[in-house]
Amino acid sequence: MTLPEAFEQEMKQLLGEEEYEAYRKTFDEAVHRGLRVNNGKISTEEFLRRTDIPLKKVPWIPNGFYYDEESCNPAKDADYYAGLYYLQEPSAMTPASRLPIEPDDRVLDLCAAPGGKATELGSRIGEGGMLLANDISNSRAKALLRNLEIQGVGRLLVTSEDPEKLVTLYPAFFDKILLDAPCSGEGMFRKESSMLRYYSENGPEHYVPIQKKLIEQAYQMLAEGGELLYSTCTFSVKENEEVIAGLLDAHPDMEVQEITPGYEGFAPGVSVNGRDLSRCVHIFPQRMEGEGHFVALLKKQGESRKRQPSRLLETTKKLPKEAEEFLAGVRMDWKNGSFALVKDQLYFLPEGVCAAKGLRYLRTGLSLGTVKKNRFEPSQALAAYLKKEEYVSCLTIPKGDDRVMRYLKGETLSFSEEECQGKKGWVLVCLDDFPLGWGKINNGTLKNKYYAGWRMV
Ligand SMILES: C[S@@+](CC[C@H](N)C(=O)[O-])C[C@H]1O[C@@H](n2cnc3c(N)ncnc32)[C@H](O)[C@@H]1O
Repeated sequence: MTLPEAFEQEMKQLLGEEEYEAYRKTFDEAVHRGLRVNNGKISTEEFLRRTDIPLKKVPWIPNGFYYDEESCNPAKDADYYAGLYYLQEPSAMTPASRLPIEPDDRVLDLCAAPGGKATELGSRIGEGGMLLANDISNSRAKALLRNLEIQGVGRLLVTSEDPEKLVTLYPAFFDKILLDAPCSGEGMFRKESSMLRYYSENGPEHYVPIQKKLIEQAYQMLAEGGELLYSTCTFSVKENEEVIAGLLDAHPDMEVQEITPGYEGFAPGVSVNGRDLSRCVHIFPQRMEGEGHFVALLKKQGESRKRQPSRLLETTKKLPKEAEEFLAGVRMDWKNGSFALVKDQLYFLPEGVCAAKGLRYLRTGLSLGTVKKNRFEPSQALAAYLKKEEYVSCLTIPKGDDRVMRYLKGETLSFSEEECQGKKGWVLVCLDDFPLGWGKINNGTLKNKYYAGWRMV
């Protein structure tokens, strides 16, 4: 593979001739495919006990594993549909894993689509916290939403906004921000050679002004005492250390933090204009088994204090009567939050999820379902969010039973009397202990309500 000359020159300068040769040799090796266990739904240990996918540990990511794409296809495994894991290139697991999250943190993922990092952040949002996942591209934000909902993230807002708008509504608001910036993608060259074509059109020079603007916007939204993690999947010093140095020059109240826990393969960032940036981390494929990333963690000085957006979305404590009966069967504390009805879509905003008024939302909280004339249809997102014991009526299909795949394909299924135990009406269909979606059971026949847009093809 021929690499762009300017890129080669910059890499030789960054690595030295000898290490550059080692980097170049990695193009003859297989790319690294990764799977990250969703600890929001299952512990890593329990997942390892139930899966038959051959896995090897990613040494610097507690819930990260390599798989061999020649011997298995994890995207076709029912556990994937149950949201038990996310498929992600191993070095891309690093940013979210190194952003520390406290139980009531308000977390922003500013450039979040398709959600590789947001899904991990979402799995760690505690009671009292919230995740706002944004992407400027509406089509990409839809993929982001789907991934977050499959993984069962509920304390959630999803927007598709220009960050400028978010800055006006959420100044100094977030305790933690992930800025996984758009970049020239040099770390993707091994994995996707098509990146080389984009690179020749839009190299580092194209991205630097965008990154500088985004990091300034992220700074404006970061609360005092808050932490900002900047990452890219590129090696360029211009797009990485120089962006960080620019932020530090403009804002003396920001300081670079150590990335913890460290890892022997992490390469320290280089100095820029005499500024030591060795706490930043480069991931290079010749040093560790990952495609390539850059990570910098920054902290804003000052005492943390919680602010409210000046205008909040209107919500109500009162449920539409059509939804009352169904939601009475859901074991959730509905008093600890409020409801938003957007057209016919009903959402639950748990206490602590602050939805500012005036944004282009794809989700305002946990989607509960559709309020129809005299009836209520629960959402797929609610099924994915719930734990099995949180709904009164469940039908369990064990892993390996052919009805699992048939359910995921949208087929009508039959269940024995013993399996049904007199159940009638709405049931939460579970793969062992893990909800997959809804169905309506009557006389042993399950009308499949698995969301058509998520079906297995
Ligand atoms: C590197 S990708 C993000 C990948 C994502 N964090 C993940 O882990 O799946 C960068 C994203 O930034 C978005 N983007 C580009 N310019 C943006 C802007 N000005 N504001 C917000 N998002 C932007 C792109 O649409 C793209 O989805």
